[in-house]
Amino acid sequence: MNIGIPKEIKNNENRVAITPAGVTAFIQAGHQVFIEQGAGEGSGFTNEEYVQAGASVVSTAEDAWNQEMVMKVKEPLPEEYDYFREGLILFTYLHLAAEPELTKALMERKVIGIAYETVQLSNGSLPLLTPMSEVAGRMASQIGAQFLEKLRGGKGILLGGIPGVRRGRVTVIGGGVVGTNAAKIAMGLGADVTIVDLNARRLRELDDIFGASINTMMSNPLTIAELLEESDLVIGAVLIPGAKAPKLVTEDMVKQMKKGSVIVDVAIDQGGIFATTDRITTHDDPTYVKHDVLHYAVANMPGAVPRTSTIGLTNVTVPYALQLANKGYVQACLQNESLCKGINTLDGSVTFQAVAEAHDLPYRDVQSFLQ
Ligand SMILES: NC(=O)C1=CN([C@@H]2O[C@H](COP(=O)(O)OP(=O)(O)OC[C@H]3O[C@@H](n4cnc5c(N)ncnc54)[C@H](O)[C@@H]3O)[C@@H](O)[C@H]2O)C=CC1
Ligand SMILES: CC(=O)C(=O)O
Repeated sequence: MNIGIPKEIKNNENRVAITPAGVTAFIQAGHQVFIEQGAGEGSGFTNEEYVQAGASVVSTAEDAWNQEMVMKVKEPLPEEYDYFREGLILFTYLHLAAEPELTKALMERKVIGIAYETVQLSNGSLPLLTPMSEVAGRMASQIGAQFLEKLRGGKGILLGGIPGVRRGRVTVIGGGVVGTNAAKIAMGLGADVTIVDLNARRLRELDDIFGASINTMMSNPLTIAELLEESDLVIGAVLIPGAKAPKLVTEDMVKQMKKGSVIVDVAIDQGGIFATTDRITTHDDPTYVKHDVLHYAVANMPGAVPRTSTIGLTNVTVPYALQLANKGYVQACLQNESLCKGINTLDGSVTFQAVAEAHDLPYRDVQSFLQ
């Protein structure tokens, strides 16, 4: 199969969908890789390294998009929709529940849209989301700590405090991969950390992992409102796989937060969990202030640490992409139920229920196409 790798065009998105090591794996399996020139630069991989690994470096995005399967990192932007065509296999993050226009474009052009974030193992985990959630979770606390500094617009709190001065308070809403990693770093900085989750079993696991170093609370509106009033930094880390994020924090709750507090809504890629994170920000201009609270809502946080993120991402995506290339998407998905769950659009239909519900579109079971 011919695989195309376009350069990412989202603001400050420096990741790339393949490393030279990944290219070698495809070449050894008898495939060809066409990578847009400069696509790896932001992650520290040169055109020469890709050529040495066996890839062909192509000069335009169109040449990369013109292949049978396109691997990307971020969801395509409107200027990329013109490359869509019937039968194209697109393997990337899609976040369609928060992307009505992209959903429509994939349906209209009958693209086989396979979303990294909905590939799901039988234990419910999301293997192609996990490494980026690890990155974004760790970054969320670092970023929150920075924006709490007075010069960055925050209330002037050092998260770890000092002897004789109270530590900063961090509330993490959602105790999955992002939440756990955010808590680890916040705890390491010396903050007073509370994780809120709806799943009692997950709260027990977190208690086993962190012991008395953190607090765990069951998620409900009253608890969230009480915690927010006292929090310096609040991190949004909830996910219902494939679905639009639930708005768990109301505008009134944000109004009760103290001036200069910071919100980092990592779940913004699925629409965000704060009523006040009604827009996505970029690495160039990452924050805005609403009700005197700083909001950070960047949907491609790992793009800021591209070397770590590209290697972490491709470690997990390439084995699945190889299955698609070796067997074709029909056989690969019939033989691998986890991969099958990644198919969000096929032959003009939405084949992921939560995406269909988010946009009030008809849903078709993917199996009805494959068998
Ligand atoms: N902005 C960015 O650059 C990035 C964003 N993300 C996003 O971060 C979000 C979280 O991802 P993960 O941690 O990997 O998901 P996860 O599935 O590991 O964790 C989600 C957690 O939310 C909990 N949850 C569900 N409903 C809840 C509720 N009502 N109250 C409290 N907790 C609730 C679940 O029990 C689960 O523990 C996703 O939207 C993901 O796409 C991930 C990486 C990068
Ligand atoms: C998960 C995601 O959207 C990202 O890593 O950018």
